[in-house]
Amino acid sequence: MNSGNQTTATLSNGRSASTTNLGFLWLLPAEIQVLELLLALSMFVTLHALRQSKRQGLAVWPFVGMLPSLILGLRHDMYEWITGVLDGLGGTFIFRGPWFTNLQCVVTADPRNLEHLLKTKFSNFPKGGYFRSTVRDLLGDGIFSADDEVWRRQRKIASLEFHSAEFRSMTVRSLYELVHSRLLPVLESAHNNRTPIDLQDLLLRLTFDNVCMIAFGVDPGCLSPGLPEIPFARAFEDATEATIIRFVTPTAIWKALRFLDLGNERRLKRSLKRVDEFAYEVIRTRKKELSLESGDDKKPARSDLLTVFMRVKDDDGTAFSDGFLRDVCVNFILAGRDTSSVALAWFFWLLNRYPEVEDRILGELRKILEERGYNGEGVEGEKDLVFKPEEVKRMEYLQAALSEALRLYPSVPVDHKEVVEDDVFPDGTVLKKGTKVLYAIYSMGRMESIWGTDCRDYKPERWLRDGRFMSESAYKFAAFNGGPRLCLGKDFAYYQMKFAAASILYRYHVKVVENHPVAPKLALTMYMKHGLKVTLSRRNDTKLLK
Ligand code: HEM
Repeated sequence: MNSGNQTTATLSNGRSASTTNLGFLWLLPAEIQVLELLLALSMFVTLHALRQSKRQGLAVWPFVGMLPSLILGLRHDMYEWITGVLDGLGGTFIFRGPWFTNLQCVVTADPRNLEHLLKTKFSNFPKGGYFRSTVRDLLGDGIFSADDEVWRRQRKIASLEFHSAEFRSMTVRSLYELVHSRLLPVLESAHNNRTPIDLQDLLLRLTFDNVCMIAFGVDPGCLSPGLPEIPFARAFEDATEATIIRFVTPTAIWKALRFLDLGNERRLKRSLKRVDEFAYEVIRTRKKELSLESGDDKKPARSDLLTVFMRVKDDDGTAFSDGFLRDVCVNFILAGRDTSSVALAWFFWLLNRYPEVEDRILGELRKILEERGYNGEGVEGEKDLVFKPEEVKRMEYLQAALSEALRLYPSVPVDHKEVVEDDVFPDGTVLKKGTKVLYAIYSMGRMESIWGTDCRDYKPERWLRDGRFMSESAYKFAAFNGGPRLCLGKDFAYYQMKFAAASILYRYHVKVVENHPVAPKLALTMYMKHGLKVTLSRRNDTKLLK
């Protein structure tokens, strides 16, 4: 039966199919005109989009802007996709999202722009209101989300603490405990049982326990025997993931879901409740402990951040509220929890691909240990060899190898700022008030214009001058951010990574399981999507002696 412009045919396989061939013959002249108009319009739109793509790097479609290209990029490796676009456009491009959304931003990988953004015009590029309102439920007024005076005050207090001798000895002590009493026994048991382990998971547990000791002065025990699931760690993980989902959800929608207590917002609310219960319990207990402390107490003074912030008083003698103390701790946990562990996971993966780098690290360890009387089988009188802080400091090649891993796989692959007043980047990009700026740290590590033609090679040597480690400009190597908001935990993170890496490499050769898929996960932190499955073989001591 014909219905208007359709004919029905029977296919040779007996099935019936609708066809539209010559269907336009049934159209009225007015309908043909509309069809012609639509055809012309779509040709115009396509040509316009293609012309724009020549000028702007990506096709710009009506209504949806560059979203189709973004979706295509998301289907493959998002970071490589951004790198390709930036490379083709000299280091900066403007992303135009769908109309009426907040997905418009400037993306840059140009070191001159980073210096302008992070240092020269620092006050014109805060984290901004959009970021703060999105993360507010999790981070409150903590250092990570705060700007201006609220940020400055926390930075000052925490900075004094991070550079104090007490803090250093606390971090050395806590890391020694975690590596020697927890991590190494787990590795030894995996070695004895010949079972593959997820090294990334173990390292994440290590740094979570470590940063909780620094922030709260409490050890949650994620790396305890049996690798238990710790409710606080689980709740923290869930709350972070649910907060990140807000960034890819239109603001009105997540706010509506929050109001209705549905979906992702329900999950966020529940996990936050558990995070808060834990935090407020620690705060209550610590307050009690401190109030019972007498001045002549022989116990060493606590130097965790919670205690330090509890002791601070305003000019009028007012202490910080419990809510603010909770924000301080949660922010430090977020800042220091996964960054070093994912960097270490990429580092161990790179060592598998570049065994000559592992050999050079072992050579460096051997040299350092020989000064302690290392004889090829160990150091006399030291059954469980522990690297001393001054030895860790002298591991210059290891520091270069870790920096090189961070250059190629920065723990924070993309970071962002917001423009307060109209401005212009040194490369000429015009920035309107309220624009969001993303700086693509991952892409910067892969720019020939910054690192030369061998930018994609893993070459720790590029960090050495006469055998000594030389750091790079923070605007070229932005893995730790730069300017006044330079990562506060940078020195500690290097110590932590060097101590853990040296302690493992001295004892084991870490081999990535064959065909284990390795790819970055799309998240605020550069996790390995499938973890890092490895097997361990005990180090043949002669290898260290080579
Ligand atoms: C390899 C390890 C690490 C890397 C690559 C790293 C990287 C970064 C980056 C990129 C930022 C800037 C984030 C932003 O403002 O959006 C940052 C900030 C920060 N980091 Fe780290 N981080 C590491 C380890 C740590 C550790 C272990 C701690 C603490 C124990 C820490 C504490 C902080 C703090 C407090 C800030 C905020 C500074 C401010 O806004 O003034 N980081 N870090």
